[in-house]
Amino acid sequence: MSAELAGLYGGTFDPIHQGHLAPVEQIAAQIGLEQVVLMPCHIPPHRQSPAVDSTHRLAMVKLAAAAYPRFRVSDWEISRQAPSYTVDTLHHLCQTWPDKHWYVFIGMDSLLSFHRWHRYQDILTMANLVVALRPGAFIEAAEAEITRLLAEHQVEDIDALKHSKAGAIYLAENELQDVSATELRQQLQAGNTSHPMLNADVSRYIAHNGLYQTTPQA
Ligand SMILES: Nc1ncnc2c1ncn2[C@@H]1O[C@H](COP(=O)(O)OP(=O)(O)OP(=O)(O)O)[C@@H](O)[C@H]1O
Ligand SMILES: O=C(O)c1ccc[n+]([C@@H]2O[C@H](COP(=O)([O-])O)[C@@H](O)[C@H]2O)c1
Repeated sequence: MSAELAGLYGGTFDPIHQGHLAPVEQIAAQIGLEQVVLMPCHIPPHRQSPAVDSTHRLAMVKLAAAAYPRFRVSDWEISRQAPSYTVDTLHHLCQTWPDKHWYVFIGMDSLLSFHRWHRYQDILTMANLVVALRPGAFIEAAEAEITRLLAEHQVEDIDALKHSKAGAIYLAENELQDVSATELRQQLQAGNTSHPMLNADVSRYIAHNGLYQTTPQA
């Protein structure tokens, strides 16, 4: 029997939007992943604290994920009082489900700083890395460490990716989604409670709880 293929997709998700979900759903379907675990982080390692607390961000991720049968939501990072290092989360998932092959999803902007992630080399011993295209983030801007990493680990197509249990990096060619949570926070703060890139239930949740009404963080 072939191993189950599963995705891990972490984010601050402050709030979750279509630019998070649409590319990963498209790529996960192409690879044939049975499920993708959405993991809202508690304490983001390399950025300011989120504008909205973990409980609200988790609730919004659950509402948005409900439209996608492939997506599951985990509160594992949120339930820990520690910085949300992906290497720790992945280690936990690999221990809990040793028979699954894991694919970690990130956007192109995250790849450009991946060499600064905590023990990033260890992530590649446990999982493949799948990178979604994102407007405004270009592989040509990669620093030498990322270029070297790609020279060693990049695979050109999904067949090669699926032959690897871990250690492959795949640059996907998903449809572009031009949106960021920063832009949405600014729109929400300006009083625009609905946005085409926000799930309608998430918009209602934001309005009902009066979220993002204070000055947005950059
Ligand atoms: N529009 C998008 N297209 C592709 N990937 C995206 C997009 N938006 C976010 N991502 C990816 O989703 C992951 C989580 O991102 P995050 O929650 O920080 O969203 P964000 O929109 O970048 O937020 P912020 O504007 O607050 O920085 C990251 O790997 C990021 O690269
Ligand atoms: O492990 C790390 O060092 C690390 C550094 C930066 C980001 N991450 C993870 O990448 C995901 C996206 O992060 P962010 O800051 O773009 O929302 C989120 O799950 C973070 O926990 C992880």
